[in-house]
Amino acid sequence: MSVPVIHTIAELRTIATGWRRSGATIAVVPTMGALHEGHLSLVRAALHRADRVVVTLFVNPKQFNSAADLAAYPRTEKEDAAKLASLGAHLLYVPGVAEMYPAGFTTTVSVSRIGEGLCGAFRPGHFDGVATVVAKLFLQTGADVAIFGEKDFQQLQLVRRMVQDLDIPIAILPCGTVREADGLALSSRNVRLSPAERAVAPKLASVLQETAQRLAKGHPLLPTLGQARAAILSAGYREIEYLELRDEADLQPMTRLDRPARLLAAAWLGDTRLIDNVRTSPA
Ligand SMILES: Nc1ncnc2c1ncn2[C@@H]1O[C@H](COP(=O)(O)OP(=O)(O)OP(=O)(O)O)[C@@H](O)[C@H]1O
Ligand SMILES: CC(C)(CO)[C@@H](O)C(=O)[O-]
Ligand code: BAL
Repeated sequence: MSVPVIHTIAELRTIATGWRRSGATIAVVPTMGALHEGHLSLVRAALHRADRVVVTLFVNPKQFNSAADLAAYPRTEKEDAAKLASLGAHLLYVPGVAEMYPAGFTTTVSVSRIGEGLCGAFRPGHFDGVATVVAKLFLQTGADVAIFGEKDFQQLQLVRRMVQDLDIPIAILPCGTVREADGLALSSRNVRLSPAERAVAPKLASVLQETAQRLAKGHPLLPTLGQARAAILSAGYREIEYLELRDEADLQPMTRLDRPARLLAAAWLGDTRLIDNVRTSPA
């Protein structure tokens, strides 16, 4: 079995319209390719939730704030298509940059507040790029449901806000973070880690998990976050961009754990930037 691969909005519309006329529901799984088990878990959830599943593969230049990061982004379309075919996905949509952003394109979708701190503070323009392309993918596919991973938690909440604010008729289905056996969150960028860095990498997840448990037991926020930072750095991470406790729903900063929250972090291991987050709430 193979999965049909299409490159244009016109082809996508023709196929999606046919599905809709036959009464089928449609799910979309937006990705930037280099598919791993995390992505595949989203596709499986999509197959459970809808009759037809479109996976999109677009390495979106508007969300990269570093040219080097964009150039180094892994591209494995053939392998991606084979993985999707084996799962039974119905369509792989791979638009080119000129299809998504033709000459004269000037519109930006910008979600304030939720997109401003955390990754938004360290990757200027990133979430405008994400919101703009995700809005386009929703409108192009006309999907009933879209699946997003909790690994990119700020992105998930930003997309939910955008859909609500713009009255886009699509349900957003979150999926839990898929991890390696040692706890490292699967990410396309993990392939950039050297063997020595790969050995250190799971420390970010284990410290987040331990810190979430300590906060839930009532340990004070600031000293506990200070200890977590020290543990991540002493394990071998080079720099911590942020390590913060945020309200789970609106991602606003918290000074103590008095409601459901997320502990979120971004840190550099050598030249690779990793993100992760865990849920926590008062005991
Ligand atoms: N480990 C994971 N578990 C669950 N979902 C994931 C995981 N990794 C990525 N996803 C989800 O897959 C979708 C596409 O993400 P993307 O293509 O950026 O993959 P990625 O592995 O996060 O790559 P990156 O290196 O850019 O972080 C997003 O909804 C993202 O949250
Ligand atoms: C949602 C997304 C596909 C938009 O380009 C991207 O940010 C990603 O892969 O998480
Ligand atoms: N996983 C979010 C996409 C990005 O890092 O640009």
